[in-house]
Amino acid sequence: MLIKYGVNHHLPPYNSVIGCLVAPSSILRRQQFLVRILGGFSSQTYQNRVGGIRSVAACGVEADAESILRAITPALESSKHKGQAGKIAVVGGCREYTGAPYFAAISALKIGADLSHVFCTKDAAPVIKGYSPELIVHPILEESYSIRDEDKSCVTQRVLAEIDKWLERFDCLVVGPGLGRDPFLLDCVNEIIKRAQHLNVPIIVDGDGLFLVTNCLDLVSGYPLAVLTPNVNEYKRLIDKVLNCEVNDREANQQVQFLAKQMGGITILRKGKSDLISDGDIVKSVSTYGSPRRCGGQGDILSGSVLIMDPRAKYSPQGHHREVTRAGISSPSYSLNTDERGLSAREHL
Ligand SMILES: NC(=O)C1=CN([C@@H]2O[C@H](COP(=O)(O)OP(=O)(O)OC[C@H]3O[C@@H](n4cnc5c(N)ncnc54)[C@H](OP(=O)(O)O)[C@@H]3O)[C@@H](O)[C@H]2O)[C@@H](O)CC1
Ligand SMILES: Nc1ncnc2c1ncn2[C@@H]1O[C@H](COP(=O)(O)OP(=O)(O)OP(=O)(O)O)[C@@H](O)[C@H]1O
Ligand SMILES: [Mg+2]
Repeated sequence: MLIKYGVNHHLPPYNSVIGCLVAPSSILRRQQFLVRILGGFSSQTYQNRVGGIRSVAACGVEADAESILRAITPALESSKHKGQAGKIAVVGGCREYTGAPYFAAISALKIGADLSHVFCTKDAAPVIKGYSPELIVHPILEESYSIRDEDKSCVTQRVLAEIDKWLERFDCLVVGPGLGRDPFLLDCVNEIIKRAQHLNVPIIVDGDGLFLVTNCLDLVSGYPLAVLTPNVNEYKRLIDKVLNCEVNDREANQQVQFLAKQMGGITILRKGKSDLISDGDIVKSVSTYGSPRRCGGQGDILSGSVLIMDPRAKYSPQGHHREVTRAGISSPSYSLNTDERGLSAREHL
Protein backbone atom coordinates (compact mmCIF):
# COMPACT_ATOMS: atom_id res chain seq x y z
CA MET A 1 0.00 0.00 0.00
CA LEU A 2 1.60 3.15 -1.13
CA ILE A 3 0.43 6.36 0.39
CA LYS A 4 2.38 9.43 -0.47
CA TYR A 5 2.44 12.47 -2.61
CA GLY A 6 5.55 14.07 -3.83
CA VAL A 7 8.88 12.78 -2.70
CA ASN A 8 8.83 14.03 0.83
CA HIS A 9 5.43 13.49 2.25
CA HIS A 10 5.00 10.22 4.09
CA LEU A 11 3.66 11.84 7.17
CA PRO A 12 0.95 10.51 9.36
CA PRO A 13 1.06 12.57 12.53
CA TYR A 14 -0.29 10.82 15.55
CA ASN A 15 -2.49 13.88 15.94
CA SER A 16 -4.30 12.65 12.87
CA VAL A 17 -4.79 9.23 14.35
CA ILE A 18 -6.39 10.77 17.41
CA GLY A 19 -8.64 12.86 15.16
CA CYS A 20 -9.86 9.66 13.55
CA LEU A 21 -11.01 8.23 16.83
CA VAL A 22 -13.83 10.72 17.19
CA ALA A 23 -15.16 10.65 13.63
CA PRO A 24 -18.67 9.23 13.20
CA SER A 25 -18.19 6.33 10.80
CA SER A 26 -15.36 4.09 9.84
CA ILE A 27 -15.41 5.27 6.23
CA LEU A 28 -15.40 8.92 7.15
CA ARG A 29 -12.77 8.20 9.72
CA ARG A 30 -10.52 6.54 7.19
CA GLN A 31 -11.05 9.28 4.61
CA GLN A 32 -10.44 11.93 7.19
CA PHE A 33 -7.29 10.23 8.24
CA LEU A 34 -6.03 10.08 4.70
CA VAL A 35 -6.80 13.71 4.09
CA ARG A 36 -5.02 14.68 7.25
CA ILE A 37 -1.91 12.72 6.59
CA LEU A 38 -1.59 14.59 3.35
CA GLY A 39 -0.88 17.68 5.29
CA GLY A 40 -2.36 19.51 8.24
CA PHE A 41 -6.07 19.37 7.64
CA SER A 42 -8.64 20.48 10.15
CA SER A 43 -11.76 18.45 10.76
CA GLN A 44 -13.92 21.49 9.99
CA THR A 45 -12.22 22.16 6.67
CA TYR A 46 -12.69 18.55 5.77
CA GLN A 47 -16.38 18.62 6.59
CA ASN A 48 -16.83 21.79 4.52
CA ARG A 49 -15.10 20.47 1.47
CA VAL A 50 -15.77 16.79 1.50
CA GLY A 51 -17.85 17.05 -1.70
CA GLY A 52 -15.08 18.16 -4.00
CA ILE A 53 -12.20 18.00 -1.65
CA ARG A 54 -9.24 20.30 -1.88
CA SER A 55 -7.01 20.19 1.12
CA VAL A 56 -4.45 22.61 2.35
CA ALA A 57 -1.16 20.85 2.72
CA ALA A 58 1.35 21.70 5.37
CA CYS A 59 3.32 24.87 4.82
CA GLY A 60 0.40 26.39 2.95
CA VAL A 61 0.92 24.29 -0.17
CA GLU A 62 -2.43 23.68 -1.83
CA ALA A 63 -2.98 20.04 -2.68
CA ASP A 64 -5.73 18.40 -4.66
CA ALA A 65 -6.68 15.96 -1.95
CA GLU A 66 -9.28 14.09 -3.96
CA SER A 67 -6.79 13.28 -6.70
CA ILE A 68 -4.22 12.38 -4.17
CA LEU A 69 -6.58 10.14 -2.26
CA ARG A 70 -7.63 8.42 -5.45
CA ALA A 71 -4.03 8.08 -6.51
CA ILE A 72 -2.68 6.62 -3.33
CA THR A 73 -5.44 4.31 -2.18
CA PRO A 74 -5.13 0.85 -3.66
CA ALA A 75 -8.38 -0.54 -5.00
CA LEU A 76 -9.81 -3.57 -3.24
CA GLU A 77 -10.30 -5.94 -6.12
CA SER A 78 -11.27 -9.56 -6.22
CA SER A 79 -8.30 -10.26 -8.46
CA LYS A 80 -5.88 -9.32 -5.70
CA HIS A 81 -4.59 -11.81 -3.25
CA LYS A 82 -3.75 -11.65 0.40
CA GLY A 83 -0.69 -9.53 0.95
CA GLN A 84 -1.00 -7.20 -2.00
CA ALA A 85 -2.21 -4.38 0.21
CA GLY A 86 0.93 -4.69 2.31
CA LYS A 87 3.07 -7.23 4.11
CA ILE A 88 5.02 -5.51 6.81
CA ALA A 89 7.15 -6.46 9.78
CA VAL A 90 8.17 -4.95 13.08
CA VAL A 91 11.52 -5.88 14.58
CA GLY A 92 11.09 -5.11 18.26
CA GLY A 93 9.77 -6.37 21.55
CA CYS A 94 11.79 -7.65 24.47
CA ARG A 95 11.26 -8.66 28.07
CA GLU A 96 10.47 -5.11 29.21
CA TYR A 97 8.59 -3.77 26.23
CA THR A 98 5.81 -5.69 24.59
CA GLY A 99 3.40 -2.82 24.03
CA ALA A 100 5.56 -0.86 21.59
CA PRO A 101 5.88 -3.55 18.89
CA TYR A 102 2.23 -4.40 19.31
CA PHE A 103 1.16 -0.79 18.77
CA ALA A 104 3.32 -0.48 15.67
CA ALA A 105 2.24 -3.79 14.14
CA ILE A 106 -1.45 -3.43 14.87
CA SER A 107 -1.50 0.16 13.55
CA ALA A 108 -0.22 -0.98 10.19
CA LEU A 109 -2.86 -3.69 10.10
CA LYS A 110 -5.71 -1.40 11.14
CA ILE A 111 -4.78 1.17 8.53
CA GLY A 112 -4.85 -1.36 5.75
CA ALA A 113 -1.93 -3.75 5.56
CA ASP A 114 -2.89 -7.36 4.87
CA LEU A 115 -0.24 -9.04 6.97
CA SER A 116 1.68 -7.78 9.94
CA HIS A 117 4.59 -9.69 11.45
CA VAL A 118 6.54 -9.11 14.64
CA PHE A 119 10.08 -10.39 15.19
CA CYS A 120 10.78 -10.23 18.91
CA THR A 121 12.53 -12.02 21.74
CA LYS A 122 11.30 -15.36 22.99
CA ASP A 123 10.05 -13.79 26.21
CA ALA A 124 8.03 -11.14 24.46
CA ALA A 125 6.38 -13.37 21.87
CA PRO A 126 3.66 -15.10 23.93
CA VAL A 127 2.65 -11.75 25.40
CA ILE A 128 2.37 -10.08 21.99
CA LYS A 129 0.50 -13.06 20.57
CA GLY A 130 -1.83 -12.79 23.53
CA TYR A 131 -2.69 -9.20 22.62
CA SER A 132 -3.82 -10.09 19.14
CA PRO A 133 -4.44 -13.16 17.03
CA GLU A 134 -4.09 -10.94 13.95
CA LEU A 135 -0.36 -10.57 14.29
CA ILE A 136 2.15 -13.15 13.12
CA VAL A 137 4.73 -13.33 15.85
CA HIS A 138 8.21 -14.82 15.47
CA PRO A 139 10.00 -15.50 18.77
CA ILE A 140 13.48 -15.50 17.31
CA LEU A 141 15.56 -12.77 18.95
CA GLU A 142 17.72 -13.46 21.99
CA GLU A 143 19.13 -11.25 24.71
CA SER A 144 22.52 -11.75 26.37
CA TYR A 145 21.11 -12.99 29.64
CA SER A 146 19.58 -16.05 28.01
CA ILE A 147 22.65 -17.34 26.15
CA ARG A 148 26.19 -18.36 26.93
CA ASP A 149 29.08 -16.48 25.34
CA GLU A 150 30.25 -19.53 23.42
CA ASP A 151 26.79 -19.93 21.86
CA LYS A 152 26.48 -16.37 20.61
CA SER A 153 27.78 -16.82 17.12
CA CYS A 154 25.66 -19.90 16.53
CA VAL A 155 22.57 -18.11 17.88
CA THR A 156 23.24 -15.15 15.58
CA GLN A 157 23.41 -17.46 12.59
CA ARG A 158 20.14 -19.06 13.62
CA VAL A 159 18.40 -15.72 14.00
CA LEU A 160 19.62 -14.52 10.62
CA ALA A 161 18.68 -17.76 8.90
CA GLU A 162 15.16 -17.37 10.27
CA ILE A 163 14.97 -13.73 9.19
CA ASP A 164 16.26 -14.59 5.73
CA LYS A 165 13.27 -16.84 5.17
CA TRP A 166 10.98 -13.86 5.42
CA LEU A 167 12.76 -10.62 4.69
CA GLU A 168 12.41 -10.52 0.94
CA ARG A 169 8.63 -10.78 1.21
CA PHE A 170 8.17 -7.66 3.27
CA ASP A 171 7.15 -4.37 1.71
CA CYS A 172 8.51 -2.42 4.63
CA LEU A 173 10.14 -2.94 8.01
CA VAL A 174 10.08 -0.94 11.22
CA VAL A 175 13.06 -1.54 13.44
CA GLY A 176 13.17 -0.56 17.06
CA PRO A 177 9.86 -0.22 18.91
CA GLY A 178 10.42 -1.88 22.28
CA LEU A 179 13.64 -3.50 21.10
CA GLY A 180 15.60 -2.73 24.27
CA ARG A 181 19.31 -2.08 24.35
CA ASP A 182 20.88 -5.43 24.96
CA PRO A 183 24.23 -5.37 23.09
CA PHE A 184 23.95 -8.88 21.69
CA LEU A 185 20.41 -8.31 20.50
CA LEU A 186 21.42 -5.01 18.89
CA ASP A 187 24.30 -6.75 17.08
CA CYS A 188 21.81 -9.17 15.55
CA VAL A 189 19.51 -6.32 14.57
CA ASN A 190 22.45 -4.53 13.02
CA GLU A 191 22.84 -7.52 10.69
CA ILE A 192 19.11 -7.59 9.99
CA ILE A 193 19.22 -3.95 8.88
CA LYS A 194 22.12 -4.69 6.54
CA ARG A 195 20.26 -7.62 5.00
CA ALA A 196 17.11 -5.56 4.59
CA GLN A 197 19.13 -2.94 2.73
CA HIS A 198 20.67 -5.57 0.55
CA LEU A 199 17.16 -6.56 -0.49
CA ASN A 200 16.07 -2.94 -0.85
CA VAL A 201 13.41 -3.20 1.79
CA PRO A 202 12.34 0.22 3.09
CA ILE A 203 13.20 0.61 6.77
CA ILE A 204 11.59 2.84 9.37
CA VAL A 205 13.87 3.25 12.38
CA ASP A 206 12.25 4.14 15.69
CA GLY A 207 12.76 3.76 19.45
CA ASP A 208 15.80 1.68 20.35
CA GLY A 209 16.54 1.20 16.66
CA LEU A 210 17.50 4.88 16.77
CA PHE A 211 19.82 4.17 19.67
CA LEU A 212 21.51 1.54 17.51
CA VAL A 213 21.68 3.72 14.42
CA THR A 214 22.91 6.78 16.30
CA ASN A 215 25.83 4.73 17.57
CA CYS A 216 26.47 3.29 14.14
CA LEU A 217 25.59 5.98 11.63
CA ASP A 218 26.94 4.11 8.63
CA LEU A 219 24.20 1.58 9.08
CA VAL A 220 21.58 3.75 7.40
CA SER A 221 23.44 6.81 6.09
CA GLY A 222 22.92 7.13 2.37
CA TYR A 223 20.20 4.48 2.21
CA PRO A 224 17.38 6.25 0.37
CA LEU A 225 14.72 3.93 1.76
CA ALA A 226 15.43 4.75 5.40
CA VAL A 227 13.08 6.87 7.48
CA LEU A 228 14.07 7.84 11.02
CA THR A 229 11.30 8.87 13.41
CA PRO A 230 13.05 10.40 16.43
CA ASN A 231 11.25 11.82 19.47
CA VAL A 232 12.69 14.71 21.48
CA ASN A 233 15.45 12.67 23.12
CA GLU A 234 16.26 10.57 20.12
CA TYR A 235 16.55 13.69 17.97
CA LYS A 236 18.83 15.34 20.50
CA ARG A 237 21.14 12.34 20.41
CA LEU A 238 21.16 12.28 16.62
CA ILE A 239 21.94 15.99 16.34
CA ASP A 240 24.70 15.66 18.87
CA LYS A 241 26.25 12.70 17.08
CA VAL A 242 25.84 13.79 13.47
CA LEU A 243 26.09 17.57 13.65
CA ASN A 244 28.04 17.79 16.89
CA CYS A 245 25.87 20.59 18.22
CA GLU A 246 22.68 21.21 20.16
CA VAL A 247 19.12 21.22 18.93
CA ASN A 248 18.23 24.64 17.57
CA ASP A 249 14.50 25.16 17.81
CA ARG A 250 14.63 28.63 16.28
CA GLU A 251 15.96 27.16 13.05
CA ALA A 252 14.30 23.80 13.38
CA ASN A 253 13.47 23.40 9.70
CA GLN A 254 16.96 24.15 8.50
CA GLN A 255 18.46 21.90 11.12
CA VAL A 256 16.33 18.86 10.29
CA GLN A 257 17.05 19.41 6.61
CA PHE A 258 20.77 19.65 7.26
CA LEU A 259 20.65 16.51 9.38
CA ALA A 260 18.89 14.57 6.63
CA LYS A 261 21.39 15.84 4.10
CA GLN A 262 24.35 14.98 6.28
CA MET A 263 22.97 11.47 6.61
CA GLY A 264 23.03 11.06 2.87
CA GLY A 265 19.49 12.05 2.02
CA ILE A 266 17.61 9.66 4.25
CA THR A 267 14.26 10.88 5.54
CA ILE A 268 13.97 12.28 9.06
CA LEU A 269 10.59 12.65 10.70
CA ARG A 270 11.17 14.68 13.83
CA LYS A 271 8.25 14.20 16.22
CA GLY A 272 7.00 17.00 18.40
CA LYS A 273 4.28 19.61 18.69
CA SER A 274 4.78 20.06 15.01
CA ASP A 275 6.20 17.07 13.18
CA LEU A 276 8.98 18.03 10.77
CA ILE A 277 9.86 15.82 7.83
CA SER A 278 12.83 16.25 5.54
CA ASP A 279 14.83 14.23 3.07
CA GLY A 280 17.58 16.82 2.91
CA ASP A 281 16.04 18.63 -0.04
CA ILE A 282 12.81 20.01 1.33
CA VAL A 283 11.07 20.19 4.69
CA LYS A 284 7.40 19.71 5.43
CA SER A 285 5.69 20.21 8.72
CA VAL A 286 2.47 18.82 10.15
CA SER A 287 0.90 20.58 13.07
CA THR A 288 -2.68 19.36 12.87
CA TYR A 289 -4.17 19.61 16.32
CA GLY A 290 -4.64 16.28 18.05
CA SER A 291 -4.93 15.00 21.56
CA PRO A 292 -3.04 16.92 24.25
CA ARG A 293 -2.35 13.61 25.97
CA ARG A 294 1.25 12.52 25.78
CA CYS A 295 1.07 8.91 26.82
CA GLY A 296 3.57 6.21 25.90
CA GLY A 297 2.92 4.40 22.66
CA GLN A 298 1.89 7.31 20.46
CA GLY A 299 5.18 7.27 18.60
CA ASP A 300 4.84 3.52 18.09
CA ILE A 301 1.48 4.04 16.44
CA LEU A 302 3.12 6.65 14.25
CA SER A 303 5.94 4.36 13.15
CA GLY A 304 3.47 1.57 12.41
CA SER A 305 1.45 4.00 10.32
CA VAL A 306 4.47 5.26 8.42
CA LEU A 307 5.19 1.63 7.64
CA ILE A 308 2.30 1.22 5.29
CA MET A 309 2.44 4.73 3.95
CA ASP A 310 5.96 4.54 2.72
CA PRO A 311 5.53 4.91 -0.99
CA ARG A 312 8.72 3.20 -1.83
CA ALA A 313 7.39 -0.19 -0.85
CA LYS A 314 8.67 -3.17 -2.73
CA TYR A 315 5.97 -3.46 -5.28
CA SER A 316 3.71 -0.93 -6.84
CA PRO A 317 0.10 -2.13 -7.01
CA GLN A 318 0.77 -3.01 -10.61
CA GLY A 319 3.43 -5.37 -9.43
CA HIS A 320 6.48 -3.54 -10.74
CA HIS A 321 9.55 -4.33 -8.80
CA ARG A 322 11.35 -1.51 -7.15
CA GLU A 323 14.99 -0.98 -7.93
CA VAL A 324 17.04 1.04 -5.57
CA THR A 325 20.62 1.99 -5.26
CA ARG A 326 22.42 3.74 -2.44
CA ALA A 327 22.54 6.81 -4.60
CA GLY A 328 18.79 6.87 -4.96
CA ILE A 329 15.80 5.16 -6.43
CA SER A 330 16.96 4.19 -9.87
CA SER A 331 13.79 3.12 -11.57
CA PRO A 332 10.77 3.99 -9.52
CA SER A 333 7.51 2.66 -10.84
CA TYR A 334 5.14 4.50 -8.62
CA SER A 335 2.18 4.55 -10.88
CA LEU A 336 0.02 5.06 -7.82
CA ASN A 337 1.41 8.54 -7.68
CA THR A 338 0.24 9.47 -11.11
CA ASP A 339 -3.21 10.32 -12.32
CA GLU A 340 -4.91 9.57 -15.63
CA ARG A 341 -3.03 12.38 -17.33
CA GLY A 342 0.23 10.97 -16.11
CA LEU A 343 0.81 13.83 -13.72
CA SER A 344 2.54 12.86 -10.56
CA ALA A 345 0.86 13.84 -7.32
CA ARG A 346 3.81 16.12 -6.68
CA GLU A 347 2.92 18.06 -9.80
CA HIS A 348 -0.54 18.69 -8.40
CA LEU A 349 0.98 20.77 -5.59
N1 LIG B 1 4.25 0.14 26.14
C1 LIG B 1 5.50 -0.03 25.68
O1 LIG B 1 5.99 -1.14 25.57
C2 LIG B 1 6.28 1.16 25.29
C3 LIG B 1 7.63 1.01 25.03
N2 LIG B 1 8.38 2.02 24.57
C4 LIG B 1 9.75 1.70 24.21
O2 LIG B 1 10.58 2.09 25.25
C5 LIG B 1 11.89 2.20 24.75
C6 LIG B 1 12.50 3.51 25.17
O3 LIG B 1 11.82 4.58 24.52
P1 LIG B 1 11.54 5.95 25.25
O4 LIG B 1 10.94 6.89 24.29
O5 LIG B 1 10.76 5.73 26.49
O6 LIG B 1 13.04 6.34 25.66
P2 LIG B 1 13.85 7.69 25.63
O7 LIG B 1 13.91 8.27 24.27
O8 LIG B 1 15.14 7.47 26.31
O9 LIG B 1 12.93 8.65 26.53
C7 LIG B 1 12.71 8.34 27.88
C8 LIG B 1 12.77 9.60 28.75
O10 LIG B 1 12.85 10.77 27.98
C9 LIG B 1 12.26 11.86 28.70
N3 LIG B 1 11.36 12.56 27.80
C10 LIG B 1 10.41 12.02 27.02
N4 LIG B 1 9.78 12.95 26.31
C11 LIG B 1 10.36 14.12 26.64
C12 LIG B 1 10.15 15.44 26.22
N5 LIG B 1 9.19 15.76 25.31
N6 LIG B 1 10.94 16.41 26.73
C13 LIG B 1 11.88 16.10 27.65
N7 LIG B 1 12.13 14.83 28.08
C14 LIG B 1 11.37 13.87 27.59
C15 LIG B 1 11.58 11.29 29.87
O11 LIG B 1 12.40 11.53 30.98
P3 LIG B 1 11.82 11.89 32.46
O12 LIG B 1 10.68 12.83 32.26
O13 LIG B 1 11.39 10.58 33.02
O14 LIG B 1 12.97 12.48 33.16
C16 LIG B 1 11.52 9.82 29.54
O15 LIG B 1 11.54 9.00 30.68
C17 LIG B 1 11.78 2.10 23.22
O16 LIG B 1 12.08 0.80 22.81
C18 LIG B 1 10.34 2.37 23.00
O17 LIG B 1 9.90 1.84 21.77
C19 LIG B 1 7.82 3.32 24.29
O18 LIG B 1 7.54 3.29 22.92
C20 LIG B 1 6.59 3.60 25.13
C21 LIG B 1 5.61 2.48 25.13
N1 LIG C 1 4.37 18.47 22.37
C1 LIG C 1 3.53 17.87 21.53
N2 LIG C 1 2.35 18.45 21.21
C2 LIG C 1 1.51 17.87 20.36
N3 LIG C 1 1.73 16.68 19.77
C3 LIG C 1 2.86 16.05 20.05
C4 LIG C 1 3.83 16.60 20.94
N4 LIG C 1 4.85 15.74 21.03
C5 LIG C 1 4.55 14.71 20.25
N5 LIG C 1 3.35 14.89 19.66
C6 LIG C 1 2.65 13.97 18.76
O1 LIG C 1 2.83 12.64 19.21
C7 LIG C 1 3.41 11.85 18.19
C8 LIG C 1 4.35 10.87 18.87
O2 LIG C 1 5.47 11.59 19.34
P1 LIG C 1 6.18 11.27 20.71
O3 LIG C 1 7.17 12.33 20.95
O4 LIG C 1 5.18 10.99 21.79
O5 LIG C 1 6.88 9.90 20.30
P2 LIG C 1 7.61 8.84 21.23
O6 LIG C 1 8.20 9.50 22.43
O7 LIG C 1 8.51 8.09 20.37
O8 LIG C 1 6.39 7.91 21.68
P3 LIG C 1 6.45 6.42 22.28
O9 LIG C 1 6.00 6.56 23.69
O10 LIG C 1 5.51 5.63 21.45
O11 LIG C 1 7.86 5.93 22.16
C9 LIG C 1 4.06 12.85 17.24
O12 LIG C 1 4.05 12.44 15.92
C10 LIG C 1 3.20 14.11 17.39
O13 LIG C 1 2.16 14.08 16.43
MG1 LIG D 1 9.26 6.10 20.68
